[in-house]
Amino acid sequence: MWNAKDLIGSAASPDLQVRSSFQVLAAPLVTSNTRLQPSSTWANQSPLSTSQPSTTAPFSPPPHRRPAAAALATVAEIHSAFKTFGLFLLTESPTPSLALTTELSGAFAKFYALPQEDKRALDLRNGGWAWRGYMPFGGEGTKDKTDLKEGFYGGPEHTSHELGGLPTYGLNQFPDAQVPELRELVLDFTERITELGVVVCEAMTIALKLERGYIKKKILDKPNPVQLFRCFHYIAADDAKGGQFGIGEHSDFGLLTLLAQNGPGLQVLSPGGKWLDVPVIPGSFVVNVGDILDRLTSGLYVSPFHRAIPPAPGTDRISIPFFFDPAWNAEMVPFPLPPTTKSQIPEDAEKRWTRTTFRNLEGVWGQYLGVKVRKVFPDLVLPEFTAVARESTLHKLAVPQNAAPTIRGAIAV
Ligand SMILES: O=C(O)CCC(=O)C(=O)O
Ligand SMILES: [Fe+2]
Repeated sequence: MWNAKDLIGSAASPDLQVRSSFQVLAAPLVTSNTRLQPSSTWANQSPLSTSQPSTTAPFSPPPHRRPAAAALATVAEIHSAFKTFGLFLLTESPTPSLALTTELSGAFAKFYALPQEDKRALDLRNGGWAWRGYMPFGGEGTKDKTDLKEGFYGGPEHTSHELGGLPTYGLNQFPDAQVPELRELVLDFTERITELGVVVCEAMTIALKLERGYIKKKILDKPNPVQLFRCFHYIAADDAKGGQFGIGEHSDFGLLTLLAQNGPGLQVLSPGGKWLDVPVIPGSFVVNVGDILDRLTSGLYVSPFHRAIPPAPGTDRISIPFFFDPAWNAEMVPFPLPPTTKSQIPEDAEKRWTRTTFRNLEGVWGQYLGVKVRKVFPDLVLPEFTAVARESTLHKLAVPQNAAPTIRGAIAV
């Protein structure tokens, strides 16, 4: 194990927003310790700044504008973790703070303890394509097996948004009467974890040697990343049944997943083919690559298979995965990796993709996400929609709508 000090630059520089130290625990999982000070919205920050000085001085930038060696070491560790396990554990992240995550998890424990009828009043079915609300036990499964979990789906409150009416954009269903604190906690957490997602993207931009700001500009900014908040509640398995999972083996669909958890259960398939327990460290976030990031990096970053085993008898578990996805209108074209990065891509990378729901890398992200949402809402008609993914087996809930939907907003094809 080693510790490095500050991730970036000196405190004297006002535009350096990330300071971090990084820790590598014993293989296989990389643990990093960041001290982040992101700006208040995801859109205007450039946290892992490699900015050049404003003058065109022919010599290297002044020290406070140069990424510190420790910063580059961190970036290299993230790069290496994503190329192998496709996953690392970020510890002591100040955003979202440990206090916020703990409060949120406590509020969800209250929510899940509510009578079934209170939870069912917030059923996902009522929320339409905003895809927000309560997902009851039995609502999801993996490969024909029902997952042992119930869940809450949410996201930023889109009271008015240019993509309003498109799937995943809309209003939440919160248990305001019974757990009034949950609303603010979810919304606050969603904002903070999005900031963390942006930080990881900035780190990846440097790691992949892409042009500065490339991922933010091409993938996140059209008009903003799709932000899918989830909280799952897992219960112990019924011994008699056997072979049950909290969530079965799968890879994630999107760009990055950032997950908090209050107990053991999550396992990742190692490059050597072994299921490994992902450690539970309070205040930490599991960060993993999703299928589309695997494709965008031409297979350099691995979207890992993972699963959650049910908690021990007499216990339960809460996890809070956040799916940080490309923007709805972001075009899915492979990152223009320079030769030194490209040369790191393993020859057999493409083999992984036959197991995902993707067919080709084409179109915009909304065309992939639309397929996923359409599985839940079979009557969904998306304008000029050409599906570019196969349907996944994950979603068991089908929510027929009565009337043919009208959707505002265009999908650029
Ligand atoms: O809850 C967990 O530990 C894993 C959740 C997960 O993998 C997912 O929702 O995709
Ligand atoms: Fe997952």
